[in-house]
Amino acid sequence: MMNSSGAAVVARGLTVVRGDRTVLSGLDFTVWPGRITGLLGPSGCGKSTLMRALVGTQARVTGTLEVLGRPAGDASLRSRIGYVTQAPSVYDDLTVRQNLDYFASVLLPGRRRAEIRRQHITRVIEDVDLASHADALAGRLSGGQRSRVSLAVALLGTPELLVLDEPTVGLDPVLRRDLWNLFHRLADERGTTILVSSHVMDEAERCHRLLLMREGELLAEDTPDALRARTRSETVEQAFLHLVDQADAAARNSSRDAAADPDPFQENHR
Ligand SMILES: Nc1ncnc2c1ncn2[C@@H]1O[C@H](COP(=O)(O)OP(=O)(O)OP(=O)(O)O)[C@@H](O)[C@H]1O
Repeated sequence: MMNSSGAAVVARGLTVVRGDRTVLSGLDFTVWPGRITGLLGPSGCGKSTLMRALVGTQARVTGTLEVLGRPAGDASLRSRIGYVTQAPSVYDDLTVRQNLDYFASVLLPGRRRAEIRRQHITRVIEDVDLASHADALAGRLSGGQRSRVSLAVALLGTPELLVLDEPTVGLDPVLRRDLWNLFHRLADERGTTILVSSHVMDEAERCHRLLLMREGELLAEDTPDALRARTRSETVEQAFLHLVDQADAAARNSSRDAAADPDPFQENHR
């Protein structure tokens, strides 16, 4: 079930305060179903905070945030969203298969569903290409392998929306390519909506759509092609830098205008 406009996620005026700082300020954006949307921006710009708001784990969220036709955080969304954080959430003292078995029995409890659980586990192990490590202890895996176990856990429930926080950090180029191929297969063949964050701009080129962020604000929302064309850039990285310069120049101009045009009310009372 989507929003009445057909969107998977709609944000209007999305604002988040953490501690004494506003880390997301008034974001408006849309995520379209069955597409891969890249959330790109430098470290600390608010990507994880946006994802946490979307999956309903972030406090002090204001504005409108609708996910799969429901308000973000609604209990009915829990089984429909797969969320992979930056820190792999796996039990080190269990094997890959035992980890998946444990999470599958939480999602699909009951002895009668043992066969369905087994099928789902086999599917996700193949999805993330860990068949040869299925019986290895998670604690003995490399960082990249552990994060793929986390991804496999998120895929167990065949989620409609997959929210992935920097899933390719620390992976070698071959694994990165394989993971991006998997994301495209999930979107193309299963219609999964994917929101994936990264601060590596070359990954932007692999997304259908992009949300470019900087310091808690949205610089642009578009396809990679449209962004390159609009900024006359060859790469999304150059387009991003162009948009940053443009935003800085606009901010300088508005502060210069404000200095040249003092508040008339203040003037009258001097
Ligand atoms: N608990 C907190 N209290 C106050 N500020 C916080 C808290 N957690 C994060 N922040 C700030 O919120 C901002 C956004 O952080 P967030 O983790 O969302 O950024 P990010 O873009 O995901 O960064 P990275 O790419 O490094 O993961 C940062 O400036 C961070 O310092």
